[in-house]
Amino acid sequence: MAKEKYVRSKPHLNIGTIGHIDHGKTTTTAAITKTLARHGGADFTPFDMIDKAPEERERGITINIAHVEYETATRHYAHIDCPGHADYIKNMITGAAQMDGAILVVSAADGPMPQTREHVLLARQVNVPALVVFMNKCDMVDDPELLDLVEMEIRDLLNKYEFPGDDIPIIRGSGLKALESDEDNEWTQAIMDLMQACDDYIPAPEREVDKPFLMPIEDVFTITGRGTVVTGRVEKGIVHPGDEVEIVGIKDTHKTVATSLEMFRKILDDAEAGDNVGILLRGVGKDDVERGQVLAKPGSIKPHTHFKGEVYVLKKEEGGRHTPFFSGYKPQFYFRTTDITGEIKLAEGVEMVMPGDNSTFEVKLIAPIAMQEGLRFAVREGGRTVGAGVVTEIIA
Ligand SMILES: Nc1nc2c(ncn2[C@@H]2O[C@H](COP(=O)(O)OP(=O)(O)OP(=O)(O)O)[C@@H](O)[C@H]2O)c(=O)[nH]1
Ligand SMILES: [Mg+2]
Repeated sequence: MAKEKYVRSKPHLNIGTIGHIDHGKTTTTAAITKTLARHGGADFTPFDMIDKAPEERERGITINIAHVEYETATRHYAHIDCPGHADYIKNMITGAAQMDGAILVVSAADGPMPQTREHVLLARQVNVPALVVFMNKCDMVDDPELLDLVEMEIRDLLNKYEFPGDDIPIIRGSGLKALESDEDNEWTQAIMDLMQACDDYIPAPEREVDKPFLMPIEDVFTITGRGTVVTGRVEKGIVHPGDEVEIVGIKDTHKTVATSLEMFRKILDDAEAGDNVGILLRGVGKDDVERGQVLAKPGSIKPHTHFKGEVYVLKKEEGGRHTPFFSGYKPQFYFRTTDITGEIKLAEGVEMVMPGDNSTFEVKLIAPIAMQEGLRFAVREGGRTVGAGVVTEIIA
């Protein structure tokens, strides 16, 4: 059967829910889809279809990032529900790196907690352009003064990490109450207000459609009888069916053709910066391509192993290291969608880097990554994020 075409009628934004474990990100996500379903712009996605892995259902926590989509009157949103648990921060970084804006969910009953802080810091580091706050679980707090106090704490935290804490909209509500509602009421109104705040406050991103096409590869699938499909979010440029593309990074650069493009199971005439798409590649086997590589316009980006980076090293309280590190330290570097081991060489005269420091140093990766100046990365060790940085100079 012929597939339906995706109609590009409204600006498309990637947003998502971030914040501390159990503060209600998944509940709020489900409540948004349920509320907007009544207002014409979504299919209701129940809670257990977002946290759908058996381990997630058993433990009652989010592990994998989940995508849902919905529309307001003016925009089309793809929404990523991030995990709050500290062990899954890597999944949170992958999610946040794709966001044009994020909804920070903070439980009014608890106030900002360690992963609230860590997620705000990471949102800053991976350049999430704008945050909107949903103060959740207001059904549990009767004292309005307490709500004001929590709101002040949130604004302080935002300011501390260089978000405009005094201007950011903070919407008070309850994801759970809205999710339990089948008709409009004060709780569903709070969800509508939250979406209005997203529409008004999260700027429509400047789409880098005029730049050469680039898409970080997130996943690889085989479709029997058709071939290999790679998925990801187009970071820059436009690709059309039939365009030549290169697979760059990790392995030798490999030229192929983007045979067809899909978004949300609909065929696209083109895919442009900001779109989450699947691309069918000509004559490429499932093992020829992997997560961590990029798909790019031929010749537009090169793989590199040696660079200089500016790095913020997380403090102990931010989940970082407890001790300094020295030249020769070999953590993992998380670029776009994957970890690569690299060795650090500190700048001349710098003996060590302490948790909480900003530092510029050289890195030599064990495998090449498609790279240009300005590319962001996380520094990781034993599955934990210990730093966040940006490539400032390519050496080789
Ligand atoms: N009373 C009340 N409970 C809520 C509200 N929102 C969520 N909860 C409850 O809080 C618990 C955690 O909710 P989740 O939505 O799973 O929280 P989360 O932030 O997605 O958690 P992780 O993804 O594991 O970080 C669940 O038991 C929810 O029912 C709310 O507005 N009010
Ligand atoms: Mg969750």
